[in-house]
Amino acid sequence: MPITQLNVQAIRNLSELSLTPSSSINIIYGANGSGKSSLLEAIHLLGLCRSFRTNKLNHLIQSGGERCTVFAQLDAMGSGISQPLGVERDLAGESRIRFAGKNIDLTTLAELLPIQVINSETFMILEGSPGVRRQFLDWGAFHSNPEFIRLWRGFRRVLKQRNSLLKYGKIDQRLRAVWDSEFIKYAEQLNTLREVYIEALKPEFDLILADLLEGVSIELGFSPGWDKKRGLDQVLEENFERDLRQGYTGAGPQRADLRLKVDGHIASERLSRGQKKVVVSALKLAQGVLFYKLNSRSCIYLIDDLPSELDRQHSRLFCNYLEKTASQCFITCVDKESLTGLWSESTETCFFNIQEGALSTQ
Ligand SMILES: Nc1ncnc2c1ncn2[C@@H]1O[C@H](COP(=O)(O)OP(=O)(O)OP(=O)(O)O)[C@@H](O)[C@H]1O
Repeated sequence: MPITQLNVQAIRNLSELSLTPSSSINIIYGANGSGKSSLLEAIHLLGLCRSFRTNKLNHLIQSGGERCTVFAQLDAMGSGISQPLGVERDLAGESRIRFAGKNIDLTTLAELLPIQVINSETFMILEGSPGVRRQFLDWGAFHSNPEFIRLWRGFRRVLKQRNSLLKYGKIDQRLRAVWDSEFIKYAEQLNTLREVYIEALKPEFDLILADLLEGVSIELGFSPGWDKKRGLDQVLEENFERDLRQGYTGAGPQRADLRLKVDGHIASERLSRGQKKVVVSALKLAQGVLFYKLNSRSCIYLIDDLPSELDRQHSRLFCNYLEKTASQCFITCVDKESLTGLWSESTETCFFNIQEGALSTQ
């Protein structure tokens, strides 16, 4: 699924940049502050129309500018035919996404260009709130079953409606029965897709982790967001008075979470920083491998500063797995040498040097 040509305009310190990447490994190297992460931000904007670092997208627009644009030629289905994809964002908050001459929405964009990010924020899968882990889980469920987005949207709509009735206390028996039955219908179907995805992900994760982290075994568990021993109808019934007091629904898929444990202990409290990096990287790699198996196409990896916190041996293993995902990868580092000699000879590897926001030609 490679980007065959990339043009970036007015993103952070990148005024105008154009590159022809390799379909596999692209290493972006340069000094601190040269613009390496900005290039990854540009590709992230292209695939998701948002930043991976900030909720305020205007920070991406170059100071003094009105808009930023990323334009690519994309061989979306790996057919050998590239089509144009462009994303533009202006200071007023307006976005425009066009693919093959037509405006497209965010869901179509996400399907076209599945992006995986590994950066310092990825630690949040272990250390952050359940919302971060749900996002990780739902990336996989979204890309593994076309029904997921319909169920997710349906569920969000019903949850919003139920919560607003709870908040204003306007919920008579008949109305409550209607919304609860809709809530349960969507919740159970959504939960099934998440469970199916996690079950498929586990063996991939176990395999990668066994290689990357010898002697440490991680148990990956899934909690649906309510006590499955009782039916969701019973849980909603028993929680109703509390939900009414709080003004929102306390149990359901909106509370789902992943549990990562080492010898029965919460992984984030047990592992060293380096081990955590390996574990979150293994989770992200497992998603890429599974994506490839399920869809017969690969995703794009954006990896910000790979060598930090990984020793040479772990970096080598990590790179071997990246090769197995058959993905197009954009990887940043400060020293070119730190990512040289880690790839198999058959892998096409391109190096790009960024200096002060421009590609160096030397
Ligand atoms: N909106 C903006 N307009 C112009 N320049 C910006 C904007 N936002 C950030 N910058 C600058 O862009 C430069 C490049 O930042 P970037 O994060 O891409 O660097 P980097 O090469 O990844 O550095 P490091 O190795 O330190 O992570 C920085 O000097 C930053 O201050």
